Parts: sequence; C-alpha cells; structure tokens
Amino acid sequence: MSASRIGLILPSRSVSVLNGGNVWFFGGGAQDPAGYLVSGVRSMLIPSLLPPFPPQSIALSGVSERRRGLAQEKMTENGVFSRDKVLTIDTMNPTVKNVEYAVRGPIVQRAMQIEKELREPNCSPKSRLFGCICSHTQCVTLLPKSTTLKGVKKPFTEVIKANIGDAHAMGQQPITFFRQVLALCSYPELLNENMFPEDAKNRARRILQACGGGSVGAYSASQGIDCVRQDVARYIERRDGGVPCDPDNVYLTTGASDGIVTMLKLLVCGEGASRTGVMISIPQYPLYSAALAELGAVQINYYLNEEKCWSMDLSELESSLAEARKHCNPKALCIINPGNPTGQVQSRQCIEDVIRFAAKERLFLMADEVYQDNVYAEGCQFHSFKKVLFELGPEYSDNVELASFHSTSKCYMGECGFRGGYMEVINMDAEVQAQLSKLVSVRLCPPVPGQALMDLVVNSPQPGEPSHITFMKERTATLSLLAEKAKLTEQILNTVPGITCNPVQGAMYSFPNISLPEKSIKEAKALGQAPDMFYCMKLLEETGICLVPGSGFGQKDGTYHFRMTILPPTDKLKILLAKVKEFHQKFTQQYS
Ligand SMILES: Cc1ncc(COP(=O)(O)O)c(C=O)c1O
Repeated sequence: MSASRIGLILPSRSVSVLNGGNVWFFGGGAQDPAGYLVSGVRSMLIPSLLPPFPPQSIALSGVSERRRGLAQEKMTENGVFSRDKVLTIDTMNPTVKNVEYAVRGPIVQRAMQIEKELREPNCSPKSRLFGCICSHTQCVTLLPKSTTLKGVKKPFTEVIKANIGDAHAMGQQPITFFRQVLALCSYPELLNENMFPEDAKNRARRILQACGGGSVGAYSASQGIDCVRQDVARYIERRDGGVPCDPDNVYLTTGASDGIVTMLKLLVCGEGASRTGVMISIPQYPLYSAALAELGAVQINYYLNEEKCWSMDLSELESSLAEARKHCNPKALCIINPGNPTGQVQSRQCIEDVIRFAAKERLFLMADEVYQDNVYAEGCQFHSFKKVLFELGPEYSDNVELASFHSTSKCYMGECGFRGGYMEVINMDAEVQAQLSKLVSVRLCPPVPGQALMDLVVNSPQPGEPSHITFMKERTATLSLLAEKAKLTEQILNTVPGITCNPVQGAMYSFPNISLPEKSIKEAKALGQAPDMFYCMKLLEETGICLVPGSGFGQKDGTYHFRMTILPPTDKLKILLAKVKEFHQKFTQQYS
C-alpha cells in the first residue's frame, strides 16, 4: 500500500499539540509521548492550558508532516477555531472527480433553475424594497396577501422534461395491486378493513410473515428475504422456458444500479497494464462509465451499429478487445438489452454471438435486462441471456459466467423510488460467491419495501384471483401506451430534415442522430461545450424542452445525438416533438 494512502482514524484517544495559535490534531496513538489526551471536546483546547510546543516535538508522536498539514487549525482573533478542511478538492478521492452522470447533468440543473425562474423572478435588493414577489422568506413578508407569484418572462410557460426514465414523475399511474399490498405491508392494521381484495391481503400476510418481527421496518437477510428470492427464481424459470434457477444464486438489490456496481467491485483489480478492463457499449447508460471511473477500472468502448438499428457487431467487439488487451486486462463484457439510451432490442442471433464471443475470450458477462418487458416493435422479442446461454448447450451453460439484472424501476411498473431489484449469478466461482455474500452483508440489506415490490412483480396476480383482471388491464394499458408513444416519437422525429431516428423497438428512449451546422459546432467548441450540449442548452432556453445531449452517453466522433424519453403524457409528447421540430429547423437556418 502506498505511503500517501489516506488513513481513517477511528475514535479512540486523540492528542492535540498547541503551537501559538495553531493546533494539530492527531489520534489513535494510545502511548503518545506528548501525553496530552483530550476527549475531543473543543472547550478543552484553550491555549493557556497547554504549554507552547515546538513543532519538532510533534514529529516524536510519529505523525507525518503530511498528516499534520491536513488537520491544521487556526485560532481567529475572537477566539474561534477556524480549521483548514481535511477534505478538499485536492485531498478528496480523485476517482470520484472523474465520475460524470449526464442524465442529471448541467442541462437538468439548468432546467430546474428555469422552472424556479418561471415560478418566481430573481430578487434584487431593489426589488425587495418595492415588495418583491419571490418566495424567499425575507421578501414574502413585504407582500400584500393578495399578490400571486409569477415568474420571469420566457417564450414558454413550462419545462417539459424528457431527460430521465422516471415513469411516475411523468404521470404514469402505479399498478393498483402493488400499491394495495405495499399499503397493507406498511400498515398491517388495514388487513382488518374490507376495502382490499383478499389476494392482496394474502400476499401482504405472506410477505409480513417472512419479515423479521412481521414488519417491513426490520432489516432482512442481506441477500434478501428468502421467500422473495424463491419467487424470483420461479419467475426466472417461467420466463426462460423452464431453465432451472437456484434461489441461492439470486441476490435482491437496491435497484439494478446496486447489483451492477457490486458486480463491478468484485471484478476490478490490478494496476497498470494488468488493471481490469470492462467492455461497455457506446452509447451506454452512464451508470457504467461512472462506476468504472469511480473504481478506477479501464473502460473499453465497443460501438453499437447505428446503421443497423444499434445492433451489436461481432467484428467491433473483436477489434475493441484486441486493442484493449494492449494496455489492460479485459475481464467483463456488459450488455444492455433492451437498450438505454438507444432503444434497440437485440436479436437472438446477436445474443448467441455475444455468448460465444465471451466464452472464447474468457469474459464475464453482465446482462442488464431492466427493460425486459418494454418491447414494442413487431418482430422483436426479448431473449434473456440466461435462456440463450442454456439453449447453446452445456459447453456454454456450464462455463460462461453471467450476472443478469432486473429492477422494479422500469417496464410497466416504473416504481423507481422503491429501489427494488435483483441479480442472478450463474457459474460464479464458489469462493467468489462467498465474497459476494460477504460484500452485500456489509450494507445490511436492500430496502424491504423494495423487496416486497420485487416479489409482487415476479409473482403477480394469477388468473382466477380477484385482482387478476384489473392487474392485466393496467399492465396492458401502460405497455400499449408506451408502444404508441415509441412509434409516435420515431415517426415525428423522422419528419424533421436533419434528424434521423432509428425505430424505438424497446426500453423508454429514442436516440436520434442530429446533423448540426458547422458554424454551430465551431461556436460550441469556442465555448468549450460539446456541440450537442450547445444544441440541447439552446433548445432548453428557447423552448423549455429538457433533453440529454448524446455526448453524455458516448457516440462516434463527428456524430451528434440527443436522448429523449418517450414517457411524457401523449399530449405533452406531441407538443415536445413539435417544438423540437420547429427548433431544429430554426437552429439549422440560424447557423447555416
Ligand atoms: C440500463 C439501465 N440499467 C440500470 C438502471 C438503474 O435502474 P435502477 O433504478 O433499478 O437502479 C437504469 C435506469 O435508468 C437503466 O436504464
């Protein structure tokens, strides 16, 4: 371990040494020669109580120069301690600084600011004098009661957000059965009421029985509640036409994100040319690039083929792997299917090719299948990696290591706030799996209400049960509406000269190619912005439409895109698309 690695000093006894107005704290040394043991209570650190201490004697305590420099405190004139921050932009974990997450990046922050500006103007000292109409507490008191808040003038009255795959935030209604069971689990007194169907009550009783103390407020087993993992295993078996699933290989997670990051943590190690490399698609969902940056892994890009509806291309996989092997140790291949941000559904042939490739190249497969029910296009079908793996025969099913991920956040549920998810691991080395179980136990357990919800997703009402008809009606309505909006988005975008949109076969996004005039590219570069960021920012400022620039997901050099969700309600989606169309034409003219 390198000498500059930061150590965390845990509470024990700590020593402070005073030198003039400067105090250095350091702790953990029980037998410090200075002999000044302080409890950490600031009031004890009164200069007159401690003799002046020459800095050399601090070295005796065994604390390095660097450590002292980090924790220096100064006494200000009025006797208050002002302390240099231990945690500064220079001393913080550098890998965190490399993390980027476009889905909630600068465009979204600006959109939130604009929403606020629309509600209330910026107040200035002058406007305060005259009775400012903002909602800041100081100013509101100056307002006559009848004043209505209104904001700055913009060429639009609301921000329409199509930047994030958050279905409920866009007005999608929850599945009644799910919320009934969750309500019953949260407040079991309701089990005595007549307002809930019997199957919802039975389901809640079953979940509560499996919870510690009969409460969803208790911790669960770290891998997840037993009966939920069993239900997940049965669901996977049904989904995959009977391919067996061992509940011991199922881990319930805090959304799919948690499972993905946990798996990457297990995979990443090494230094220099032996550092772990992980292959991810470009464009990609930025959780992957962010997690790899945070873990200090090498991101290996493989490009999806836009001309062939964002399919995976074997020769591209091969060349990107060969190139990566020159400078890192490629260990894993991640696939998102159906795709985010590109909205494609990979064919069965493509999945077979990828599995064969992974087997040949000894790569661990990570299959992100959170959109497994979001398939809209005719002729497209979701094929799980696990099913295809087993259908390829024992040469593959006994050897290829696979982790696949699912979530309560997407599909027809859209319940991303509950943070439910699972991962299944296949052919994982037993010792590694023991490490995985240990790793998840450190964080105790995923949210129990999220686990309960995952259970309902994999064990939904069956024909003959009281809730079945309503459940099916709601599920079908949500998925049909998404399919309609997917089509509408593709059709309207393709009517705009300079925009080309692949069919939205699945998931919740379109990722159209936009041609940008040279002049706008130059102007963006002069401002230090990616050209599609420049475009999206202008779109936001001029129309109130919030999209994410393609550069946040990665794209081939010289191509530009934006990602747009298909989630806004149909009337808003139509307005949004019409505004994008108008804006694109205006933008093109302006910069031509
Ligand atoms: C491809 C993909 N994987 C994982 C996630 C994370 O989902 P969760 O909310 O389950 O963590 C998302 C969220 O948008 C996603 O699009």
